[in-house]
Amino acid sequence: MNNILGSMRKTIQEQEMIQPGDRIAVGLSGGKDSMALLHELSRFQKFSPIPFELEAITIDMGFNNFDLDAAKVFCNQLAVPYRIEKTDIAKIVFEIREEKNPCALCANMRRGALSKVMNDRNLNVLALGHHADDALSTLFLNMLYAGKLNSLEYSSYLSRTAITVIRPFLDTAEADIIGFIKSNCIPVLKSPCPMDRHTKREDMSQLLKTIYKDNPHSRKNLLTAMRNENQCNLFK
Ligand SMILES: Nc1ncnc2c1ncn2[C@@H]1O[C@H](COP(=O)(O)OP(=O)(O)OP(=O)(O)O)[C@@H](O)[C@H]1O
Repeated sequence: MNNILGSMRKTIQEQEMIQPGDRIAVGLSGGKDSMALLHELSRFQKFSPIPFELEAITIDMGFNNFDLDAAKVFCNQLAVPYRIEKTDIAKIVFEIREEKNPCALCANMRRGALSKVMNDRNLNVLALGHHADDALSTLFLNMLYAGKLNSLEYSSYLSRTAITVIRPFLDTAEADIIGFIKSNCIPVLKSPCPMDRHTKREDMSQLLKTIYKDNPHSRKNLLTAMRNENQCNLFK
């Protein structure tokens, strides 16, 4: 198992993701990736040469039976200020709008809620838990369903809200995050969303696993291809 703190730190430094005095919010879904990210950013904060503030925010989508107690205890143990924002997003998406493809609207409304809280708390950077395997499944999603060669960015500035989104785990493997969560007994909340594990992104992740089974080198080659700008020759 690789050290996820090391890979995260390397990514933050190489991509110059953090500037002195940044006030960073981790978008904490309660899932394994954002729980691991909060844990590791809080460790990194203690020795980072660049000083930054750290908080966590969960957008409570309004699903029944979503218990955030374990996330509260977790943030408390890390001494990270934690804010839960209650919303009616689930009701709007599933009951009022009865969306056939709810994920896009849901993600959009969640982003709006996150930027409102960040604004209230004067936070300027949003850290998300996406990892290298999310980047690969997003690439396939975009190629197969949107006809474009596009994936997640290390960092992007959203001028409308003046928020910079960063993804410090983008060079980290999902398997390493899973190993880290298990060996450190970090709690993971069960997603209350009815779409959980029934998304196109999940289909892409299963498709990729089948490809990796046939060709064990293919995951590494795909990641190399994504970084290989010099040899990107597409119908030129
Ligand atoms: N309800 C939420 N509140 C705050 N941030 C969220 C929420 N849901 C997702 N995020 C952020 O967006 C990222 C990507 O969302 P996605 O739905 O793919 O994550 P997830 O699979 O639910 O959970 P995780 O990535 O934490 O394992 C998460 O890693 C997290 O940083």
